[in-house]
Amino acid sequence: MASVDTRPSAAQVLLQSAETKSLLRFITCGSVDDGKSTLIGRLIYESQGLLTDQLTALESDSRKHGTQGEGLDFALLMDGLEAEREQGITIDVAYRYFETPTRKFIVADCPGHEQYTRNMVTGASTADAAIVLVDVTKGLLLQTRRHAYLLSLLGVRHVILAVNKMDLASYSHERFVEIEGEFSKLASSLGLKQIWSVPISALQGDNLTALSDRMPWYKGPALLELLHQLPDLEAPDSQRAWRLPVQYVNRPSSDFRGYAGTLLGGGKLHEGDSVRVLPAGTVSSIARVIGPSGDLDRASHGQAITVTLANEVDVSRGDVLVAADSPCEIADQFAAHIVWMDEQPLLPGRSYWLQIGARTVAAQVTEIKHRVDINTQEYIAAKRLELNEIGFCNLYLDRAIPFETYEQLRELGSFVLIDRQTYSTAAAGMIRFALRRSANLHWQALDIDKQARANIKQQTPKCIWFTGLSGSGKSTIANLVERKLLALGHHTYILDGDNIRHGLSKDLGFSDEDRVENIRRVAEVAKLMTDAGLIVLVSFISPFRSDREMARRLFPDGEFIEAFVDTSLELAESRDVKGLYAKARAGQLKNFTGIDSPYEPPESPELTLATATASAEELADQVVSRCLAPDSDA
Ligand SMILES: Nc1ncnc2c1ncn2[C@@H]1O[C@H](COP(=O)(O)OS(=O)(=O)O)[C@@H](OP(=O)(O)O)[C@H]1O
Ligand SMILES: Nc1ncnc2c1ncn2[C@@H]1O[C@H](COP(=O)(O)OP(=O)(O)O)[C@@H](O)[C@H]1O
Repeated sequence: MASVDTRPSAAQVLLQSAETKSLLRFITCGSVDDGKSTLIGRLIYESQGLLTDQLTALESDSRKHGTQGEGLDFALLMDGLEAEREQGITIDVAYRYFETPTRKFIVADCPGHEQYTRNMVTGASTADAAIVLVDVTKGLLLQTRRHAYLLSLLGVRHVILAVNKMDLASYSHERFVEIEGEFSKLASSLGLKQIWSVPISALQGDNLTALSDRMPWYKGPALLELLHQLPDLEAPDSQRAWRLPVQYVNRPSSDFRGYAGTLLGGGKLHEGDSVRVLPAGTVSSIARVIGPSGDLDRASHGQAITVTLANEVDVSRGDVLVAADSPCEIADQFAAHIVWMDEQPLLPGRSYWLQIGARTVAAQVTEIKHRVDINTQEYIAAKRLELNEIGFCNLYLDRAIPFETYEQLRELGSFVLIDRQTYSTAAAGMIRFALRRSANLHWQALDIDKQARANIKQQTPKCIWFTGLSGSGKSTIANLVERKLLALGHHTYILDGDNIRHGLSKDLGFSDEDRVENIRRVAEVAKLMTDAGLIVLVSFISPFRSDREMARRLFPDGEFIEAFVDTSLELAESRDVKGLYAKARAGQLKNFTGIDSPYEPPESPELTLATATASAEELADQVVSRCLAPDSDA
C-alpha cells in the first residue's frame, strides 16, 4: 500500500512562498567539479524543500545513474541542466527555489566556464549573496578569480567562500586557513567587503545544515545557518530619499489616476510628501498611498504600491517620482560597465535601445575606454566587445534620463541594451557616473587669477612638453631640469607618463584612441598647473603630432615649449631601460611605440635635445635657459 506523502506539493510550495518570510537570492559560483550541484542539491533536500516529483525522480535517477551506491546522488538534481545544455538549449540561468521555516531562498546556478559569463552576470545582478566554491584539493583557480571579479563588478554584497571536499584533505584546518587567506587577499584587492568562509563537504554533508564534529576547530556557523543570518537585499542607506519608477499608469476611470511601481531607496514615502516628477521636474504632493490590501500611511523600500497625486501633472510610464527636496540626477551621457551578451559584437557608434527601469531610449556607445580581461582584471584597449566581454564605456543617450549610479541603487543604475534589428538583449550595463553635458557647465569666476598666483611665486608659468620614444631620455632630463629650477627657487611639477598611468589614466591602454585621451587629460592638467602659476614639466611619449598641437593650443603664446628628446630607435632600444623593447620584439607587448605603433617626430619644436651627442646634464641646462629666457615669451 502506498504511504501517504506529507511533503508539500508544488502548488503548496508556491502558496507558502506568498507568505511574508524574508527572501534571500543567492548565486553559486564554481564548476560542477567543485561540487556545486551536490551542494545545491543537498541544501534543497536537507531543508525539506524538495518538491514531491523532484524527489521521486531523484530516487529513481540515483538508482539508475547515481555515483553514490545506495545513497541519493544530489548532483543529479542539477545535472538535468547539463543535459539540456548539451542539447544546445539556451538557458539563461537555472533558478532553484527552496525554503525553511524561517526563510525563502532562490538560488541561481550559473555554469563556471568563461563562455557562460553572461549567464553568471544575469544571475548575480539580482543576487544578495554568493557562494564561491573552492575545491580544497585544488585551491584558488583562475575561475575563482574570474568569479570574484564578476561579483565585485555586480556589487554582490555578501560573499561566502565555501571550501569544499574537506573530507579529501583530512579535514585539515591548516589547508582551510591557507585557502581562506589567499581568497581574502583576492577579495580585498577587488573591493569585496563582506566575506565569510566555511569549510564543508557537500558530499558528506559536513557543516551544511549543522556543525560537523569532524572539524571541531570550526566554530560555525554552518552554511545553511549562515544563509539564514545574512540580511536580504542590503537595507538601503536610510538617509537616501525614496524613488518610485512608474511601471504603469493606472487609470480605470476618469476620476482615478494612479502611478504604480516598486518603491526604492532608503527613505519612507508618506502621504502628503512633496514629490517631483522626473525628468520633467514638475512638483506635486502625494495624495494617497495604496498597497495590495488598501490605503497606507507610508511605504518603504521594496513595496509594490500605487500613488495618486494632489494635482494633475503629466506622468508617464518610465518617469521617476522622487522626494521633491532630494531628486536624483538627470543626464544623457554616462560612463558604464557593459557586459556584452550578443553574438554580434558591440560597435561604438551603432544605435541600440537602452532600457532602464520602465524607460526605453535610443543610445550609442561613443567610446570603449577599455575592455577588462575577466581572468586577470587587466585593462585592454578595445575597439569592439565580443560575446561575454566586459568593457568600460561612454554612452550617449538621445534624451536625458533620471538615474542613480549602480553603486547607490542597483535598480536605477542598471540597464540593458537591445539590438534594434533583432530585439535580442545585447548587453547588461551598470552606470558608474554621469558625464555631464558641457552646455550645463558654467565657468566659475574667481577673485585670484593666474597672474597673482605666478607673481607670488616670482616666476612666469611655463609648460615644458617633453616628447620622444620610450627610453629616449624624457624622464631623466625632466628630472634634472626640475632639480635645477628648484635650486633657483622656482615652483615646479613633473607630470610623467608612467606615474599618471597609475592614477588619472589608469583606465587607459596604448591603443591610438587611448593615447589620444591620455594626452588630452594630461594637457588639461598641465593647463591647470600653469594656471596655478607653476612651471610644469610634461614627460610623455605623446606620439601624435595632432595631439601635441591640441595641447599647445590650450596655452597662451610662448608658454608652451615643445622639447623633442631626439633619440633614434636603435639607441633607445639599445638602452632598453625597462626591458620593454625586448618584450615588444618578442611579441609579448603589443602597440609598442616605434615597433608596432607609430611615433611622429615634431616638425618645429622649440627645442631639440639630441641625446646621442650631448649629456643629460647639458641638455637639461639648455632647457632651463630656454625656460627662463625672457624672450621665450615672445
Ligand atoms: N605599448 C607601449 N607603448 C609605449 N609605452 C608603453 C607601452 N606599454 C607600456 N609602456 C610604458 O608606458 C610609458 C608611456 O606612457 P605614456 O603615457 O607616455 O604614453 S603615450 O603618451 O600615451 O603614448 C612608457 O614609459 P617611458 O619609457 O618613460 O616613455 C613605457 O614605460
Ligand atoms: N643624453 C642623455 N639624456 C638622457 N638620458 C640619457 C642620455 N644618455 C643616456 N641616457 C640614459 O637613457 C635612459 C633614458 O631613460 P628615461 O629617462 O627613463 O627615458 P624615457 O623617460 O624617455 O622613457 C636613462 O637610463 C639615461 O641614463
